[in-house]
Amino acid sequence: MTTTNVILIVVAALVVLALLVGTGFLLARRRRVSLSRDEQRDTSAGQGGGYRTGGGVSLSSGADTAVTEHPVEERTETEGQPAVGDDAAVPRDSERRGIVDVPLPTTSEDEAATTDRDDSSVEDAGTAPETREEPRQEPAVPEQQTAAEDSTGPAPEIPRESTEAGAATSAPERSETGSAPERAVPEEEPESERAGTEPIEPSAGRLERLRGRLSRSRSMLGQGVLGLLGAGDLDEESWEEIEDTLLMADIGAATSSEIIERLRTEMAARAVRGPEQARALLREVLVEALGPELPRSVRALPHGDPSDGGKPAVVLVVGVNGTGKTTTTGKLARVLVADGRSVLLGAADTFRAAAVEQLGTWGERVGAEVVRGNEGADPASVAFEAVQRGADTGVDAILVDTAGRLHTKTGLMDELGKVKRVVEKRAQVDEVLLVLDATTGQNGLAQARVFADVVDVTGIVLTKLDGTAKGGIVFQVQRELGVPVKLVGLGEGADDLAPFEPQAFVDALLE
Ligand SMILES: Nc1nc2c(ncn2[C@@H]2O[C@H](COP(=O)(O)OP(=O)(O)OP(=O)(O)O)[C@@H](O)[C@H]2O)c(=O)[nH]1
Repeated sequence: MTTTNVILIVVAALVVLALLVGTGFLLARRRRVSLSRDEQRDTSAGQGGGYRTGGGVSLSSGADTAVTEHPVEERTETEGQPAVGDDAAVPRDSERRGIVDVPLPTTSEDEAATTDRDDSSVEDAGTAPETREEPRQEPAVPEQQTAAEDSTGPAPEIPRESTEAGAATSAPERSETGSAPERAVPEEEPESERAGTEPIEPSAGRLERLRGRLSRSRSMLGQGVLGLLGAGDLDEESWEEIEDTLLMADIGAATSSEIIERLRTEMAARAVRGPEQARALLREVLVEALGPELPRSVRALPHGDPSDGGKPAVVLVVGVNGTGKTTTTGKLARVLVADGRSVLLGAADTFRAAAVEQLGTWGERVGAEVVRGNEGADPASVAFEAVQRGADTGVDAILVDTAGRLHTKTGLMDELGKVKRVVEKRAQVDEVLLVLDATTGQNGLAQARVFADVVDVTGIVLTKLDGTAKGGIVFQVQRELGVPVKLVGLGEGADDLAPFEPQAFVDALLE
C-alpha cells in the first residue's frame, strides 16, 4: 500500500468520525428535557381552552369554548346515591363565621345595617317576613320584558333614581310580594378608585404560593403513598396498604384501583428502583388521573365588547349553603377586577340576610354594583334583575350567587332550575360553577351529583382544601361528574382562590 493510499484512508476515517460526532451531538440536543418554565408553559397552552399552568386564573368567553360534555356513563359509583326526592344535603343552619380575618372597609351605615340584620335572629328570619311563606311564582315581569324585547328591541333602561332609592323597582308585581330586588350602587367613588384602594394579589402562581395550605393532604396522600412506594420490593400487602391510603384520602375506589394498576404495570416495565424514580412515576400517574387536558378556563369574559353591543358573560355560582358560594363569588370578582374587567354581582341567595350583606361587602371592596333581594325575595327574580342590569350597564361579567338552602332535591330542582331558566330568558349562561366543600367528603360528592342533575354544571370550585387531609376528593369529583375542577379555595382570605392546575397540585402533594 502506497503512502498516498494510507493518507487517503486516514482522511476518510477522520471524515466519517467527524460526521458521527456531529450527528450524535445534534440528537443529544434534541432529546434533552427542557426545564425552561416558558417552554413548559407553551406546551400546555392551547390545551383546555387557553388554560396555562402557572398562568393565573384562565378566563375565556363562553362563545369561544365548546360546552363541556358530561360523560355520565363513566360514573362508576352510582349505587345508593341520591335520587329525585331524596335529601340533597344535611341543612347546615348552624351559625357560622362570616369573613372574619379580612379587614373590611366599613362605614357607619354598614355597621347600622349589619346590626339591624344581626338583631333579627334566625328564628325571626323564619317567621317575620310574610312573603317567605307565600308560594313563589315564576316572575311574570321578566317574561313580559323578554317578550317585549324580542319584538321591540332592548328593554327600557332602568331609571337610575330607582336604583338610588334602593328599594324601588320597575316591576309592580314584585312590589306587591315585597320580594323585589334592590340594587346597591357604590356611588361615592368611581369604580376604578374603589378597586384601586385595595390591592388584589395576582392570580398567577397562586397554587404554588398557597401550596403550604395543602399540608394535611400532603401528609396523608403524598407522603403516605411515597413512603410505601419508595421502599421497593412491594408485596401484595404493601399494595393493599397503598390502596387503603388512596381511599382514606377520598380518591375513590375506581380511581384508586386504576392508579394502583398503572403503578404496578409501570414499575415492572420501567424497572423502577429507589424513592426518586418512584416519586417521578407517582407524579406522572396522579397528574394523568387528574385529566390535565380538561378545559379549566372560567368562561367569564364577555361576548364582544359590552360597550359596543357585546354581551356580558353570565356566571351562576351554585352549591349547598355553607360550602363557600358567596366567598367564592367575591373572590372571583376580585380576580376579574384585577384582570381589568367590570363586574356586577347578583345576590340571589335571599334565604339568609347575612349572605346578601356579605356579597354587598365584597361588591364594595371591588367597586362592583350589587343587585340584591330582600330576605325571602324570589331568587329567580333577583337573578333576572341582575342580568338585566348588567346588560344595561354594559359590564363585562355578571356573577350570580344563588341560594343553596334547600333541603330536598325536589325543592332544589324547582328553585335552581327556575333561576337558570329565568336568567336564560335574558342572556346565555356561560358558566355554572358548582361550589363544593372539600371537607365534606362523600357527602359533597352526593351533593355534586344532585346539582349536576339539576343544572348543567360546567366547572367545580373545591373550597376549604386548606382544612382537609382528603384532597383526593379532587380526583373523585372530576371522575364522577366528568366536570373539571377549575378553581380551589385554599383559605378564608380574599385572594385565597387559586386556579386548579393538576401538575402544581400533585407537586404540592409530593413535595
Ligand atoms: N378555610 C376556608 N374557609 C372557607 C373557604 N371558602 C369559604 N370559606 C368559609 O366558609 C364559610 C362559609 O362561606 P360562605 O361563602 O358564607 O358560604 P355560602 O355557601 O355562601 O353559604 P350560605 O350563604 O349560607 O349559602 C365562611 O366562613 C368562609 O370564610 C376556603 O377555601 N377555605
